[in-house]
Amino acid sequence: MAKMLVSVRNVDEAVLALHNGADIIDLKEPGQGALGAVGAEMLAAVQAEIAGRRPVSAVAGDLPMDPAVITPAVQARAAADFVKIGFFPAEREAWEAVCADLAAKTPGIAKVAVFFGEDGVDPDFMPILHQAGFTGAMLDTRTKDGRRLLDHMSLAALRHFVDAASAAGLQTGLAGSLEAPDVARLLPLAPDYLGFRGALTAGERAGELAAEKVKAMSALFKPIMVNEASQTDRVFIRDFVQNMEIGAYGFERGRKQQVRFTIEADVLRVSRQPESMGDVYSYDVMMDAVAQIAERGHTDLVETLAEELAATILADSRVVEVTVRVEKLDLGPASAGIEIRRKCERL
Ligand SMILES: O=C[C@H](O)COP(=O)(O)O
Repeated sequence: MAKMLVSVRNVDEAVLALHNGADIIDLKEPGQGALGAVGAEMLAAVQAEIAGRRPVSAVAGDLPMDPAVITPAVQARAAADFVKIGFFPAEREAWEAVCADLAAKTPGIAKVAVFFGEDGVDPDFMPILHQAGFTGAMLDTRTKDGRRLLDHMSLAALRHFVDAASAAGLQTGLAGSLEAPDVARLLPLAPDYLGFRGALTAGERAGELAAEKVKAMSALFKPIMVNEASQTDRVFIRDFVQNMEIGAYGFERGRKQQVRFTIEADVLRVSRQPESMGDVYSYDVMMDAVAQIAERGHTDLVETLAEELAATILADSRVVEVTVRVEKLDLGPASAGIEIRRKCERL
């Protein structure tokens, strides 16, 4: 189960985060950029107060990719359970020099590399991080201009990052102006944690952390309790048209054609007074499933797409039955396709 990382700027916020569901306390100064650092004294004070009840991370700062700058900043934060180091735009050689220096001079400090959605991330760099002694890699945003991580990178690209980092033996995290509806979309990628700041404050990202917002976000990470005898509601997306590579004929290869998707899911009702994202099944998850299938490349059969989509939707324990219709629109005088209905096997 993914954990919730909450960025805090001082002892009071650390305590608030602890008592309202944070799994990881992440120390930074949000008024000083994406990875604005706080001093070693504040880190010591937060560690003393949290007293091992949660891991405490600290950021090294918004720093140039220079080992002579980054290594001392990491060493100064050795009291953290892990130190987050931003990999800001630079030549690959500079990144590798930072890794080599940290490997040589900070062997006892757990380190997490932070990449940024604005720049994308090279999954081939993950094994290099692991060799250099990093324990984790995460994606965040660096501009904090209101755009969310998913505005910069597709779910398929995020999945690729999570899979590559996990395969390299790294813990994975995703962050970047995430909001409550993002949680249901990102949890299926199986990151080790999701990180938040802006969505948990009363106003601006640099404003004060709000207890009720931390608590509400943390509720989205808990398994949803539904009574299997409860009634179902129908959640749907209709007529979602995607350009994609599809078809078993030779002439259908190497080109895209329009495919129309309709998905209707019967979902066990969590509440008759839905108030938060935790009370609902998100139709975003359906649209994401279609978009990811379209992005991965050629598929011969609409039947394959329909079965895969049905299985993806039924993977959520609240879904008891799903109907998936897949139609090719560019074949000629008619649309052609398939509609399947699948039930959850545990019922
Ligand atoms: O490490 C996580 C970040 O502090 C997330 O901040 P944000 O949600 O404001 O982008």
